[in-house]
Parts: sequence; C-alpha cells; structure tokens
Amino acid sequence: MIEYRTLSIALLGAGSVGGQVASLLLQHGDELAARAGARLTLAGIAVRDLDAPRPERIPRELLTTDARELILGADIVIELMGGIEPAREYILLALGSGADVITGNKALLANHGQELFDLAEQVGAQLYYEAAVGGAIPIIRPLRDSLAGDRVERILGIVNGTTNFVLDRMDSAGEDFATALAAARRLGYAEADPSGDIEGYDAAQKAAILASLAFHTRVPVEAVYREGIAGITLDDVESARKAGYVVKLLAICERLLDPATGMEGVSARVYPALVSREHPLAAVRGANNAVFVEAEAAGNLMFYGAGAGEWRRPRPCSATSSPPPAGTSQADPASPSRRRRTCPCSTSAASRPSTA
Ligand SMILES: NC(=O)C1=CN([C@@H]2O[C@H](COP(=O)(O)OP(=O)(O)OC[C@H]3O[C@@H](n4cnc5c(N)ncnc54)[C@H](OP(=O)(O)O)[C@@H]3O)[C@@H](O)[C@H]2O)C=CC1
Ligand SMILES: N[C@@H](CC=O)C(=O)O
Repeated sequence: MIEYRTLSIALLGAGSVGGQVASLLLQHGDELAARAGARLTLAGIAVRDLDAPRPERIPRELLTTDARELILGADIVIELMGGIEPAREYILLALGSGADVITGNKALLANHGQELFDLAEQVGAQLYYEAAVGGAIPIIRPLRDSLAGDRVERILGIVNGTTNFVLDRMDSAGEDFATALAAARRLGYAEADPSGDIEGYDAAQKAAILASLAFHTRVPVEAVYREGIAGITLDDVESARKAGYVVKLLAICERLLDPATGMEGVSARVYPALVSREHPLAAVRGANNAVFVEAEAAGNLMFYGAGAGEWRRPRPCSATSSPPPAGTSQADPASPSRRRRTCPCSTSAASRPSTA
C-alpha cells in the first residue's frame, strides 16, 4: 500500500455545492490520493447551524461553527458558503496562513477578486475558482491557460442556471414565473437570495470574471450592463415561441474597436434576448449552461453542461437536457420585441462599454 502524505481540507459550507464536495472527498478518497499524490483528508465542515437538517452523506461529527479554527489547521480551504462576509475574511485568513484556496463564490470574486489574488500572489498560494462560472463546466482554465496564446474576440453564453430553468419551464410547460422559481430554489439552483439570479446580478458577476480572463484586463462588475428576467411574462415567452424564438438570459462579452480613435475596449452585458429556435443556445434546457468562445485561431468553441445545483446522473430517455450540437458557428439571438436589443453578433454594442 502506498503511503501518501496527508493534506488537510477545511470545507466552509455544506449546502448544495459544499454537500456534494464533501461526499466526493469522502467517497473517492483512494482514487483522489492516487491522482493527487496526497491523501486529502476532510478535517471539518464549517456551517452556520449544527442542527439544520442535512443529507446523511454529511457526517455530523465533521460539522463545526468555528470556521477560523478549522481554517488555521488546514492545507487547503474550500469556500462554498457564498456571500461577501465572512467569506472574504475567511479566504484572506486562509491565504495569510499559507493555505491554498478553492472557491465557487463569483459574487466575492467579482467584487473583491483583486484583493484576494494580490494576497495569493504575495504569499505564493493558489486561488482556484473553476466552479464560479458555469457550474460544472470547465471554462476558467481553458480561458486562462489553454487559450492564453490565442485572441478571444467574443464570449456569448447562458451562465445562470436558475434563470435558464425558469425561462425553460415557462416556455416548455407554460408554468408561471413564481412556480418555476420556487422549483429552482428547491432544486438548489438559486442563490440564497434568488434576486441575485433573477435580476441578473449573478450572470453579471460571471460576465465580469469571463471578460477579465478572456481579454486580459480587469472588467469591474459595475461596468457590466445588467438587466434581469423579472419583467418577462408568460405572454412574452408565448409570443416569442409563436415567432420561432425562445427567451434566454444571455451574457455577452466582446472586444470593441472605436473606429474614430482606433482604441480598443471591452463590452460586457447581460439581458434577456430572443434566440432563434434553430440556434444551439435554444437547446440549452433546464439549469444547464453553455458558453461560446469565439477566438481568432481556435475559431468557435462551445462549452456546455450543468450550470447549477447538484449534478445528477441523467435518467435514460431524459428529454430535457440534450446538449446542443457541437461545432456550432455564430449565435444569432435577436431581442424580445418589446425591448429591442442589438444582436450580439453585431459588434455595435448598445451597452455601457468598460475600459480595457
Ligand atoms: N448552487 C449552485 O448551483 C452553485 C453555487 N455556486 C456558489 O457556491 C457557493 C455555495 O452555494 P450553495 O451551495 O448553493 O449555497 P447554500 O446556501 O446551499 O449553502 C451555503 C452553506 O454555507 C454555510 N454558511 C453560510 N454562511 C455561513 C457562515 N457565516 N459561517 C459558516 N457557514 C456558513 C451554510 O450553513 P448552514 O447549512 O448551517 O445554513 C450552508 O451549509 C456560493 O458562492 C454560490 O454562488 C457556484 C456554482 C454553482
Ligand atoms: N445561482 C447560480 C448557481 C451557480 O452558479 C445559478 O443559478 O447559475
């Protein structure tokens, strides 16, 4: 039997995502040890309420409300609590104490990322955040590493599972907004405060992260134009369907060139748009996400998969989550007729551009 060194993991949060991370760490310990070359020991799980009902797979003896003590004994801290504070404080504490950090907290990264990355760099620690955009879809590393030598021109995507789920239920089942949102909350897709999803804040945070990575600049979340889906009615969805469209909340990040000055900038925007039913984005159902990346050398790439909630093994014959065809070309979503939008395929943006 191989003797591995041990790395102690502090998990902050045992909700939709943290709960699944805990069970993966506990179930696949041997396999992970062989792959990582170290035994990853789950030392404890910080939660708010020790007595809250939880799935059986989360061992009660690992739960603690003393996050600080847990962090100070850990080699790796996984932050899956969400929100700004105390998540920010805990990550700073972890990095400062020499631990590497993994977080799925896009709200924190979009608002305080610079501070966290600066400290990580200063102390030589790693700060990973693959789950912060697109849920289970690997999109951060491809943008940061794999495409580092290419020139990304545009990113177009569905990056919020809750709103995609709600719009899909309205479209495919004629369900009203409130009923669909309640289901999204039950299934663990929505943020603790679902207005972050519905009003487009979550997608805007993800757009800021994607644009910053893709265009090698800092795109502050305040520079992302944002419009949510709260105003979308069943009538809108039905009219769209009759006209051959589906309503989707899109995140669009692209380079802009001012022809007058030759200066380059970046535009990032989030809003509900009409997508042709023929387009692959129209086939992104339920809480799935999809991100199109248009790059100079690599051409058009599409990343697709579960965008929110716990990943569940699809049942045979499930008709709700078939992936759109791969190798697709440019998207041609148009806009809801009642709020006309610039087609994302055009380079003339109707939104507030951010500086590059
Ligand atoms: N849900 C999803 O699909 C995805 C979520 N994310 C991100 O992952 C993070 C977690 O999301 P999710 O799992 O849905 O969140 P949940 O609300 O389901 O779970 C949050 C967990 O954090 C714990 N927690 C919250 N505040 C504190 C605190 N102050 N001290 C100690 N523990 C605390 C809660 O404890 P208790 O159980 O006692 O209440 C709970 O276990 C968020 O940043 C979210 O944006 C990223 C990708 C997908
Ligand atoms: N609330 C988010 C969760 C994943 O990031 C979403 O619905 O996409």
